[in-house]
Amino acid sequence: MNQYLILVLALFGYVLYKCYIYPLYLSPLRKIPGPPVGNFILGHYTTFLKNGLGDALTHLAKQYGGIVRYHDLLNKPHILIADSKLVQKILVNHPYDYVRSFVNGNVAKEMFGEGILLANGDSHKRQRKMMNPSFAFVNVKEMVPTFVQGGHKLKDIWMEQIGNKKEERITITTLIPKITLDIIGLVGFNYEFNSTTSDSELAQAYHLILDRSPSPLVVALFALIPFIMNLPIEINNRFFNSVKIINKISEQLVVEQKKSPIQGKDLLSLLVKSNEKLPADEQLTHNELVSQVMTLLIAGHETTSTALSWAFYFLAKHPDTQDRLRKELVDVFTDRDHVPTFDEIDHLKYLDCVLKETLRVSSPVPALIRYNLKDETMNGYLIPKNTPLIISTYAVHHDPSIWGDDADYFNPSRWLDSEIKSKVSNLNFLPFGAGPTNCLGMKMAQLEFKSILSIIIRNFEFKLVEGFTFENKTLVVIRPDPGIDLLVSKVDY
Ligand code: HEM
Repeated sequence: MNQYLILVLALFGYVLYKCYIYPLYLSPLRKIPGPPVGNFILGHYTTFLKNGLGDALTHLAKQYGGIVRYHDLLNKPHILIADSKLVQKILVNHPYDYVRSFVNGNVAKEMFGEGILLANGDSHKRQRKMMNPSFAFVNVKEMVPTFVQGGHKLKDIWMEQIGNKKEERITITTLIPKITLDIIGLVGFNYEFNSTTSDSELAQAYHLILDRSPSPLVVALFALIPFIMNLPIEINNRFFNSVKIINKISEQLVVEQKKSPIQGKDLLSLLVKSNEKLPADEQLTHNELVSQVMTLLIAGHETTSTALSWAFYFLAKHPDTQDRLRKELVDVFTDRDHVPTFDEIDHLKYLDCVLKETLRVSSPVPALIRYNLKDETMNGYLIPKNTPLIISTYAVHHDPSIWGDDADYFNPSRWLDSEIKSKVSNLNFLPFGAGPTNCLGMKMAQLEFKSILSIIIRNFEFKLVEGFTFENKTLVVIRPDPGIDLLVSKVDY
């Protein structure tokens, strides 16, 4: 037989075995409940593309329970976890038995390098122990004036945009990410992005990275065939050039901090200075410090701006809720240019409910990906080592057994309900993850969100634009695509 034919047949046999025979007839994972076989090539991926990752995972959990098997590209079995006990086991009790992963590990490696987001085991423990104090509440409280300044900047620009008109249609998702980028620049590295006026070199490079592939399918293809990343094509060249620029600037920032005799209040300065005081074996290496710049930039910017955008959208959709929040704010922020303090923001109860409900209904990070380091049993099912485990925070947040029959609806008042309060724990409300790998910037994100939202809702009223629609696009965070347009008018009292 022609040797090429043998080669083609062998390849076909291998693909048939990997994509069909093994996952569907031999893998122990096939015993776990899940949907019937999907597309031969795309598995159930088409559903994720159509419905968005969060909703698709929630639908599966509602149909099949807290542990569900589904098939990703080329029918690779993935396990969806939406059971609080399993969440506890993976994230809290045995976090270092599971390796953290991202949809595209190679892209993540280029971006986060040796930073904490990709660290595992002892390296993660060391980095976390070293970084924790810099994110302490006393330091985060000092950032409030910068958050408030960002809120007022957004207010002033929208005021000017509306001018004397009764209302203006504004794409709110254009400016919010710029404001949060400016904020993380200042509180993170004492770096002026000034992105509402002109893009700095770092801002341009950063945008090129984030916008490198708006299509989740392209991201998945890159993940499936890592070799594509080595091809000298436009999308790759732009990506690598941007990473190079960011690394160069990150390096400069770290070197400047190391040379500086004074301790600044920004996170990088706190990290560099406290690092110097530690014994050598507890310190972050130079490369780890440099990688934290990009890590904090990405972890701290996209997530917060997306959460804020969703909050404005939900409040526009629910005018009564918006009025109730504004009433709470006007009582404290008596004039339009009021500069709120930490204590004032911290005491606003309904604002806190709106924050929590936004993060519950539209959890910016809808799923956390882990791989188990050893074979194990979960809820009676054998899970061979190296199985992709998709912990869906989104599905847990929409579970009617915890949140009631209106789990899918935005209702901040539920957070005042004592029955709900008694059911909620860090295992079923996990927008910031849980356990030792949970979000380092949680307090910071909460305060930033509250500072900006409170200033803006005090000063503007938001309404939906009739007929305007958008889709939920998930790369790491759930982004509204192409953005959110709202009708915005000034509050004249
Ligand atoms: C609403 C805003 C935010 C959300 C929803 C969010 C969510 C998360 C989640 C879910 C994780 C855990 C990932 C995992 O376990 O795999 C995480 C980790 C992390 N986040 Fe955030 N985050 C937000 C804002 C921020 C901010 C403002 C910063 C800091 C500037 C930040 C820095 C980090 C870091 C450094 C980690 C890694 C922690 C570790 O590995 O120990 N995040 N975040």
